[in-house]
Amino acid sequence: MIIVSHGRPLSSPQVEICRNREWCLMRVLILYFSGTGNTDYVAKYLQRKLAILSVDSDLGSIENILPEESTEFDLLIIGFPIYAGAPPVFFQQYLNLLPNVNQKGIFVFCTRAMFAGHAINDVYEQLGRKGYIPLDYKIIGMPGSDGLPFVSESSKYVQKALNKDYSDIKEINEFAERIAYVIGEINRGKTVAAMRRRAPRGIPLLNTIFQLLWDFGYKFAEKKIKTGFWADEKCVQCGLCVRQCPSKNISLINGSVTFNTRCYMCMRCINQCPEEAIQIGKGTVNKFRWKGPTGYFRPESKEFFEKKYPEDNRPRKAGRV
Ligand SMILES: Cc1cc2nc3c(=O)[nH]c(=O)nc-3n(C[C@H](O)[C@H](O)[C@H](O)COP(=O)(O)O)c2cc1C
Repeated sequence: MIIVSHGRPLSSPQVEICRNREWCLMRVLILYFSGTGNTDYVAKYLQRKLAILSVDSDLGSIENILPEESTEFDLLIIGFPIYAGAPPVFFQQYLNLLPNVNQKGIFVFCTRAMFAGHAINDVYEQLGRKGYIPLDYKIIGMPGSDGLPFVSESSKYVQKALNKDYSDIKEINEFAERIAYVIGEINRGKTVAAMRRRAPRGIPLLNTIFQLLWDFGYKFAEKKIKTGFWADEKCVQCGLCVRQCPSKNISLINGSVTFNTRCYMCMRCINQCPEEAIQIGKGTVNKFRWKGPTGYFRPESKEFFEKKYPEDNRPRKAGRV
């Protein structure tokens, strides 16, 4: 395997070897967070598409990969869901913990329901300050994890989410092709800096007005959601929500599920509960639960990362500074 180290082009003999082979490899990491399965689906789809294009990659959630572990890779592909027109705060905090680098390439993607605001630019700027070079991005439309548990299964909104064809997503195919092309160019001798691609800012004033209105709406919703969780009588205390909560916000105390004040609002617990016992206020009772595009999203379990990191609880660091 040929490693292109930190974006430095290969030496001429190496380039020759590459020309004679179909492809040469950089160590690529797809690093993402997914609350309810959309971003997880996109990340895995992207990985499969890249593999078809001869780009091998590793894939991991920020819940399992320590920020400093990213230094083992030559190129990062970062993915996150949009919360309130922005990258989730805990995701931004995680990005802040990534070590500084010298001109390492990053691709960025996000999944959103309607409005992604300045999220891509924000991540570009944040990582640009750490020495990363933005190479390209993609915004991918997906069902809204914030709205789905509040509507009934028969609603148009849910039916649209259930009947969408997730097997062939044009935006991800294009993104994979672009990533493969850029890696090919770097392998052929271009510098990472030469492949930089900026994200358009849109119409700044319109975006800002929209973002202000959006923020206002979300401030209201945030309070309702964060303080609204409870488990109804269907709860069998299986503890799945406790194990899967990325912010360790849920505990089982004296046989009853208790929600603390550290909620990330990722909506994982309410959608994953096998008994559909978790509610937000009364608005989610007998309503739909979303398990991602495959219908069986399960984030990697605590057992998985305890096996991976037996000596300590390092993954718990993800998202909390
Ligand atoms: C708290 C919260 C806020 C959200 N805010 C937005 C938003 O501002 N704009 C948008 O288009 N989608 C928004 N969404 C929808 C998600 O971005 C979208 O469904 C995403 O694909 C979820 O990804 P996941 O399943 O990987 O968590 C929000 C979802 C949540 C849970």
